[in-house]
Amino acid sequence: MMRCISCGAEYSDDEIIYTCSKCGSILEVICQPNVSKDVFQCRKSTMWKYKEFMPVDPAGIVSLEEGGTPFCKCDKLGNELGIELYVKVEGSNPTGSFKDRGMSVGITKAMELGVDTVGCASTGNTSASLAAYAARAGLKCVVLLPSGKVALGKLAQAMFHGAQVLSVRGNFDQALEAITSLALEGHLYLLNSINPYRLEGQKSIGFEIVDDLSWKSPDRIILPVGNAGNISAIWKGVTEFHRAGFIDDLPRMTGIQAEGAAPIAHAIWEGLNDIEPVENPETVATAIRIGAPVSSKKAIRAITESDGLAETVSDEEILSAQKLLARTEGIGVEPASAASIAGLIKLVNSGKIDKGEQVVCVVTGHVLKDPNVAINACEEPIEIDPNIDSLLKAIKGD
Ligand SMILES: Cc1ncc(COP(=O)(O)O)c(C=O)c1O
Ligand SMILES: N[C@@H](CCOP(=O)(O)O)C(=O)O
Repeated sequence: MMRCISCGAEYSDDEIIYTCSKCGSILEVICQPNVSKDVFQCRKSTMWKYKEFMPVDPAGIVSLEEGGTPFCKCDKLGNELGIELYVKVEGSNPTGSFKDRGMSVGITKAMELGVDTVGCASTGNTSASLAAYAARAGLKCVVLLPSGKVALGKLAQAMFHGAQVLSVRGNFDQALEAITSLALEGHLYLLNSINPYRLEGQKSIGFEIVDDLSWKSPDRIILPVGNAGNISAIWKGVTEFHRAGFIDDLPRMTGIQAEGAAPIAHAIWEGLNDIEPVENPETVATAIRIGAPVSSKKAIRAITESDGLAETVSDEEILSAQKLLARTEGIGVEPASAASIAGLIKLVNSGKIDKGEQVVCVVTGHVLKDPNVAINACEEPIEIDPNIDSLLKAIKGD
């Protein structure tokens, strides 16, 4: 069953509906099975380990074995900041971002509903993931991308997996509005995160974090926020496990936005229940270049209910955190993902995060998603002749 998060109106699982037909607000899937956590033992480490909590028939799942991503303790960075730091590496998913978790459930639901075409608007990762999962399921896929603002790796993936890629003269928010109208007319099944089934897959990040910590909640989970689905999904995941009695405490949800695209951070700072959209969002972290996040209400609720925080970071802080994580801990992430590390550093330095806290930063996408940013951040390779003199001269720097 789906339920409106504002007026509580209920909708059946076989309806194709994205927002409440009574009040226009967004929907969530209700899913609270009565199982013991012992059932998860000895299962393969993918997100389907928690299949009882997924609102689709496990017999028909469309999967590329998403989830079960690395959970790296980062002592060098953690000690420097005076905290216990773990990084959840979502770039290790099949197409290199957390979206795969959502798409596995979303495409499985599409198959259950019997649709033949799926679609999305995307800043890149959603399209890469949808294209791959649609290919696996044999569905037609249409993706709308903001022209000139999608990182090369993501564009290559969407095209290579065979989606119909349309380049929109406009930003992500405008592209999403356009494809939503098409979906509402029944031309395709929309698989952006306004579709509540997408978030059911992504909530497994929350499941894995507490499982990784031997059934304990960390003090805090920090992640980048764009369209705001992921922070809402992770909060849904940890609260479901809390309600099931699997964990005693809940984490403080902490969302980080880029300075030029930060409607949720501003709403939190001003104590509002919803956002004032940003007309022309801008940031080097193109994945979170979003001015009107569709899940803003859920995200604000997650941050306030959990006594969490919102913070903004500049493009300079994002790029410097991206390099720091790559060079101190060996974890390569795309710029948007580094916003969580940049935000962590800013919040520790301003005293808003206490020394000694146990913090999990979710890094959402792989460094190779945006090769141009990575290459531009480095010196060009030195060209040498293939002999030892030339080699020695180069490595000794004379
Ligand atoms: C790499 C990456 N990080 C973070 C985000 C933000 O996630 P959300 O839109 O769920 O807030 C996105 C996409 O939105 C993304 O592609
Ligand atoms: N960063 C996202 C933006 C769309 O988010 P979604 O979660 O609503 O699909 C992307 O990769 O396109």
